[in-house]
Formats: sequence, structure tokens, C-alpha cells
Amino acid sequence: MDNDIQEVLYDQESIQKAAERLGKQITQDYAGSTPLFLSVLKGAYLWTADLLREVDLYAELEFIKISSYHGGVSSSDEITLVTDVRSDVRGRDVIILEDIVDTGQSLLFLKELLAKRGAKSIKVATLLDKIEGRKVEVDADYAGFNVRNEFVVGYGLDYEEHYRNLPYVGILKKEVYTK
Ligand SMILES: O=P(O)(O)OC[C@H]1O[C@H](OP(=O)(O)OP(=O)(O)O)[C@H](O)[C@@H]1O
Ligand code: HPA
Ligand SMILES: [Mg+2]
Repeated sequence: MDNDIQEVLYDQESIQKAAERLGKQITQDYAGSTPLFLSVLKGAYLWTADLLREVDLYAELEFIKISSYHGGVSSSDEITLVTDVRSDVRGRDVIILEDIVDTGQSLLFLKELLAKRGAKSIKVATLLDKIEGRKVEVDADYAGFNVRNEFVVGYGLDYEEHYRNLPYVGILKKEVYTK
């Protein structure tokens, strides 16, 4: 797999430091609350494990699965809710956990869904924020890194379901998806 990577951007150590920094910040910001962390599958699985271990609060964790990329390197405009949350979000302080905010369409979809269901507050903590990728107006409240406008994989992020298990985030060589 390493041969398919053009450049390593964030290794495990720097991701761990980002988790510690954001974990501390969230612990301070949510003192006295019992937030509901909503991890967005599949991409956020590693980031969720790292970040939550740095949060010192009575917190709850739920998973939701949406899909927009359907295998390629660009977002389809159609987002599907694949697996819904099990618990009620009404009146809860919800923190969405994402691996990446790119066009912003997935995040906007989720924020609108949670607002409709009566969440008390909705924020997002993402490992990567690709600000130049935005097609819709939505911001990340907590971001590990502002990532370059390249297609990246690893540490949860996939290309056609592969590379999620790379222990770092790197830029995928263009020849891998243009052949
Ligand atoms: O800001 P956007 O352009 O909407 O892209 C971000 C979303 O796309 C990816 O999910 P994907 O649909 O690939 O599902 P996956 O996590 O299962 O890979 C990623 O994990 C985010 O959820
Ligand atoms: O750069 C990316 N890589 C992998 N998955 C993604 N989903 C949105 N952007 C990306
Ligand atoms: Mg994907």
C-alpha cells in the first residue's frame, strides 16, 4: 500500500497530538454536560477511538453511517443514510465526529437531520478540514488539521474501500485512480 502514496501528511504521532489538543478543548468546553458523540462511519472509526480517550467527561457514543462517495474520488451529490442512530438526540449536546470535511455536503446533511430531530446543540470535531473543497457553507468547530486540496487516504479514509488501515494520512498517487 505504501507504494500508492505520493506523500505522507500526518503520521500517528502527530494525529495523537491533535487528539490530545482537541480532547482537552472539548473537555473544557463541555464541562458539566454529558455530550453525545456521534461518530460517522466508516471513516471516523480510528479518529473516534483516539479522540474519545482524550476526553475526560461522562460522554456517550453512537454511530451513524452515511455514504456520499460511493467508491470514487469525488462526492456524489446524493447522500444516503445507511445506518441510523439508536438513541434519541432530542435535547442533547451532540458532537459529530468526522474523519474529513471536504465539500461539506455530508456534514450539512447530518446537521440538518440532527436539528430536525431536536438536538440542543450540534458541533463537529473532524480530523481533517479540507477548506478549499467546500461546495456548501458549513464549518468545522474542532479540526485536527487543515488539509491540502488533494485526495487523501489512510487512518480511516478510503479509496474504493481500501487504505483505511494505513497508520497515517497521505496523498494518494493520481495514477492509482486515473488508470
Ligand atoms: O464533505 P464531503 O465531501 O461530504 O466528504 C466527507 C465525507 O465523505 C467521506 O465519507 P464516505 O461517503 O466516503 O463514506 P465512508 O466514511 O464510509 O468512506 C468522509 O468520511 C466524510 O464522511
Ligand atoms: O480526500 C478524501 N479522501 C477520502 N475520502 C474523502 N471523502 C471526502 N474527501 C475525501
Ligand atoms: Mg469513503
